[in-house]
Amino acid sequence: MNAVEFKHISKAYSNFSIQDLSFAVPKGYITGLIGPNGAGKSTLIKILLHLAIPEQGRVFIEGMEMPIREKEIKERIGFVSDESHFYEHLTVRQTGRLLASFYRNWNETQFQTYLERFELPAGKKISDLSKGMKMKFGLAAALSHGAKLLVMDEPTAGLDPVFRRELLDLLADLMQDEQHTILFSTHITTDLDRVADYVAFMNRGKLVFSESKDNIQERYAIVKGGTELLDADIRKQFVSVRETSVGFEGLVYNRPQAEKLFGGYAVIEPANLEDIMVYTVKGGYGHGGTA
Ligand SMILES: Nc1ncnc2c1ncn2[C@@H]1O[C@H](COP(=O)(O)OP(=O)(O)OP(=O)(O)O)[C@@H](O)[C@H]1O
Repeated sequence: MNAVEFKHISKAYSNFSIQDLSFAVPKGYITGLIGPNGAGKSTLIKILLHLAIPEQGRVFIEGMEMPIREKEIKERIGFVSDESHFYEHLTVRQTGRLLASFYRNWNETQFQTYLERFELPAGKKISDLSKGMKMKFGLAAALSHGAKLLVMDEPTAGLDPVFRRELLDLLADLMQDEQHTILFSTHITTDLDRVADYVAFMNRGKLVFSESKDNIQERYAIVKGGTELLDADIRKQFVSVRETSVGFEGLVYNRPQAEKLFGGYAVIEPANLEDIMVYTVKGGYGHGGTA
């Protein structure tokens, strides 16, 4: 079953558009949504939350269509970002009370435990929290109203490395019960190398791929060799390639084929998500491995 399904979504701004985008977020896993600045990640998340309205397409959350069953859906979603979507003039404690009246499944004990764990001062106003603290507060709130789907927009961007690591561990812990689903947008791809099960990659409003991290790692590779190997046919194998005076380094999207082609003449290494993102963006979207 899928936690989220985007079906044929189109949305246009004056200088940007998403056209006929479809993809699913599988239930019980962490899916990372990656892409460079301006790729459309936040727009897609806003569409999911019905904060932006697509011109076309439908969004389903656990089989329920948004916004037809918005109230029910919002009980199950926790949205976490470093931009506060709470009332700035209220304190942490007051916001907790407000949320308790709003959500049917609010768990006050759990909320207090998270405030303590994240060192969030109950008497502090939301406006006086740092970006990282706002993110932690959003997470505490989401986890205290029993959200099964956590939607996180750049959650690690404003965090120090210690809490960033702690957050990733916490997310990995949450996944143990197989009840939670996390959709996590970021351009810090190393975080996803650690925790993601699936990765969806957006570039210029298009979906480059959406698949399991294991598949991605099997499919892509970095190839390094001498420039004499690079003829026009060979170049077609690459998503993009960088040449220096001594050789080349490029990303291929069909590792088994590259292994056959280059044999022992080139070095073939695993590609991480950052390599995949950087080479794809540099090469322009649209290589043979696209979705
Ligand atoms: N409300 C809006 N009106 C007009 N253009 C918008 C609006 N929201 C987003 N855009 C444009 O849509 C494009 C995609 O923006 P979006 O914030 O979705 O990208 P992103 O992948 O989340 O990028 P980043 O990593 O920088 O946050 C950008 O060119 C942005 O300027």
